[in-house]
Formats: sequence, structure tokens, C-alpha cells
Amino acid sequence: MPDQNPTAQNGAPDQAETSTSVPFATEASADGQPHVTTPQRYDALLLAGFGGPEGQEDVLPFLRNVTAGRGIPDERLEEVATHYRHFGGVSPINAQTQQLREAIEKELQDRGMDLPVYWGNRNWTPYLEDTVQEAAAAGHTRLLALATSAYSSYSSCRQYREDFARALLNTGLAGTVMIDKVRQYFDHPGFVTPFIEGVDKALRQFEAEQLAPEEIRVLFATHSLPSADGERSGPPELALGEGGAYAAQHKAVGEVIMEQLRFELPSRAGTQWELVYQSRSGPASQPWLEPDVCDRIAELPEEGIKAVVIVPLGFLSDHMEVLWDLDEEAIEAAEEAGLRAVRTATPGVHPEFVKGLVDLVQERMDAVPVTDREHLTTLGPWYDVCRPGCCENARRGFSPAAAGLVP
Ligand SMILES: CC1=C(CCC(=O)O)c2cc3nc(cc4[nH]c(cc5[nH]c(cc1n2)c(C)c5CCC(=O)O)c(CCC(=O)O)c4C)C(CCC(=O)O)=C3C
Ligand SMILES: [Fe+2]
Repeated sequence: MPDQNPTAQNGAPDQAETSTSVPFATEASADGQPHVTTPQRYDALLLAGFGGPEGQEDVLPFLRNVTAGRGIPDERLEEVATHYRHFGGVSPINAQTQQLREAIEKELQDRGMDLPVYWGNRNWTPYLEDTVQEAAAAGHTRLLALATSAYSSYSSCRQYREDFARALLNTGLAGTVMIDKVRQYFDHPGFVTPFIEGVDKALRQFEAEQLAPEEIRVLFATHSLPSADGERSGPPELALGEGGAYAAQHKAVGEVIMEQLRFELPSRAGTQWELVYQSRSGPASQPWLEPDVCDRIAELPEEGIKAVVIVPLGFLSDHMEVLWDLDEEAIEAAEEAGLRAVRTATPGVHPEFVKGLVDLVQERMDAVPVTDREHLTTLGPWYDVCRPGCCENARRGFSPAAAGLVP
């Protein structure tokens, strides 16, 4: 019998979960193609979020859920706890995911699409497991998931797929309910447009202050990962090396944003950009993706930089990683370095982003041919169905995952 414990379970998989014979290959992947080529009838959407604490007493249990079995040192957890405590123990992420859910519901309604939107989290209530059970009880058995994460890596893609598999196993719904997942949307115009607007606005501000293009640096910031997870991000056959598909996707999106802004204003050709990482945890002995945003900011004055545009490229909303690690720490690093600094907006519930997400759902239901799928980089359009071995966790063994092709 699978464990019925309703809390998030990030620990070692139990016996039932290590079996590779669990039927998670969905109908959508049955033809073995990376893209879904036959129209699909989904009967509900599953918005899969990260989750965050709702009060001081939730902070430690939440952090334990996030880090279970992941070897994050206690000092780091205590430090991260103070970030949450500073905001009354409440992360804004749950309210933001709820707003996104409402915006998606409205967009679906406006298009006459009859799909209920269920919301479940990885690390806090409402837990995915309870949500899947609720959807099934209401008769919804063909779920299309949208995760609040645009890129490929264990933390940002596969872990959600493992969460889905675990939810199905723990509720006894594996084989009854299927969960497919919308492709990673890092290069979908709906995701990229809000960033283009934000960087444009910030550059205009600095340009109006008579800063030369060469004196402005655009820093695209994303969550750091253990280097081993970076290397394994994306399907193994792509073999993208250091940083893997995760870094390659961010760099490709950064390039598209800058190209667009230089096209609008050629004088911006002198403004350079780079990809930086934030929110590193893990033991100091373990290599993580670098450079760190604050370390880079400290070095920039020597390179003649006077202002930085800090772009939260890896995130969807202004949650704690943005409000603390960027708005407090990176902004403070810029002040110490004597740099002007602006942090640009996240997609949030920008109408283009919401429309883009619903376009992705529609594309999947209609099995739109790959040649007609919106994508702004040569890496895309990303796979509908994750390939075997995609984004595997370098630190733990195999766990079954839904929404992927079984080898
Ligand atoms: C790639 C990535 C994203 C982006 C994709 C996505 O959005 O999914 C992301 C988002 C987020 N990360 C968040 C919070 C945390 N992440 C942690 C820890 C970790 N994140 C990792 C990666 C990522 N994380 C990793 C490799 C770890 C190490 C432990 C592990 O291997 O799992 C820890 C533990 C303490 C610490 O180590 O910092 C916390 C508290 C919140 C919620 C913020 C809020 O509450 O408002 C959000 C949106
Ligand atoms: Fe994180």
C-alpha cells in the first residue's frame, strides 16, 4: 500500500516508487515522439507551484519540506529562515500563484474553453497530492499540468514530474488519472515579452540619466544549481556541457531580449549582458553554477560599469528569491560598489504571459505541428514529452516521473 501521508515527501523513494514498471507513460507519449502529434482531450489543468510558508510557525516545516534529504547545511537553513521571518514568516508566492490561477481561469473563460484549473504545490498547502485527489473526486482524470517554472533542470522540471508520479502513487490513482505537462516555455513570447518590456524601461531610465551604453551592464539572474544538476539538465543526448540545457536556455533568452532592444535602439549595441546566478545553497565543498550575482556586481566598477539592470530571468513572480536575494542582497551589493541599480519586473500576471500560457495549453490540445509553435530561440520549441533520462538528479537515484517517455 502506498504511504497516505499527505505532506510533501522529498525523502528517499520507497519500494513501490522505485519500480520502473509504473505506468506513467501517458497516451500523449505513446508514439515515442518528443512532441504531441495527435489532439488531446484534457479535462482539467493542474497548476503546479512551489509553495511557501503562510506564517512564522510554517517557516521551519516548509524549509524541511524543500530540503529533505538534500544535504543543505543548517547554517544556510537558519539564514534562509531569517529572510522569511523578516516578512512575517509569509512568502508572497502562494498569493501570486493564486492570482496566476485566477488570471488563467479568466483567459480560458474568455476563449470559451471549459477547463477547470486546479492548483497544487510541491512544498506547502495545497499539496499536489491533495489537489490530484480532489480533481479525481470531481471526475477529472486527464490532467494537463503547467508548472510555475520555465526552464529545464531537476528542480525546475523533473522534480515536478516526480511530484506528480508520487501524488498518483500515494493516492492510489496511478493508472486512473494521467498527468501530462506543458512544455518548458522559456522561449515562448508570452514569457519573454514582459522581460523585454522591463529591461527596455530600465535602460531608458539609465539612458535618460546620460549614462553611456558601455557604462550599463545587464545582469540576467537565475537560481544557481549544483553544477552536476546543471550538466544533467535537458535530455542526455543534447550534451550541452557546463550548465547544460538550463544555462543554454537562459543564455539564448538573454540574447533574444538584448537583440530585440538593440534593434529598437541601435545605440544600445555598447551595452553588454551576462548570465549570473543567485541563491546558492548546499555545502561549500559542492560546486554550484557561477558567477554569483553579488560577486559580479562587486567586480563591475573596475570594468568601467556605472549602472546595472538586474533581471530576474529565472523566475515567474516576485517571491522570496527575488524580494530577498535580489532586492535586498544584490541591491545592497550594488550600493556598496557605488553602482546605480534597477531590478526589473517578473512576468507575474502580465496579460501577454497569461495569454501565452493558455496558448501553450491550446497548442497541446490541438497537437499544433512543431513548425507552427511559437518559440524565440533555436533551442525551442521544447519537448512536450520529456525524453528518458531528462533532467535527472545527480545527487539521488532514479525516481519515477510522470509526463515523460519511459525507456
Ligand atoms: C532552479 C530553482 C528554482 C527556479 C524554478 C522554480 O521556480 O521552480 C527555484 C525556485 C524557488 N526556490 C524557492 C525556495 C527555496 N529553494 C531552496 C533550495 C533550492 N532551490 C533550488 C533550485 C531552484 N529553486 C535548489 C537546487 C535548491 C537546493 C535544495 C534542492 O536541491 O532542492 C530553498 C532551501 C533553502 C536554500 O537552500 O535556499 C528554499 C527556501 C522558491 C520559493 C520562494 C518563496 O517562498 O517565495 C522558489 C520559487
Ligand atoms: Fe529554490
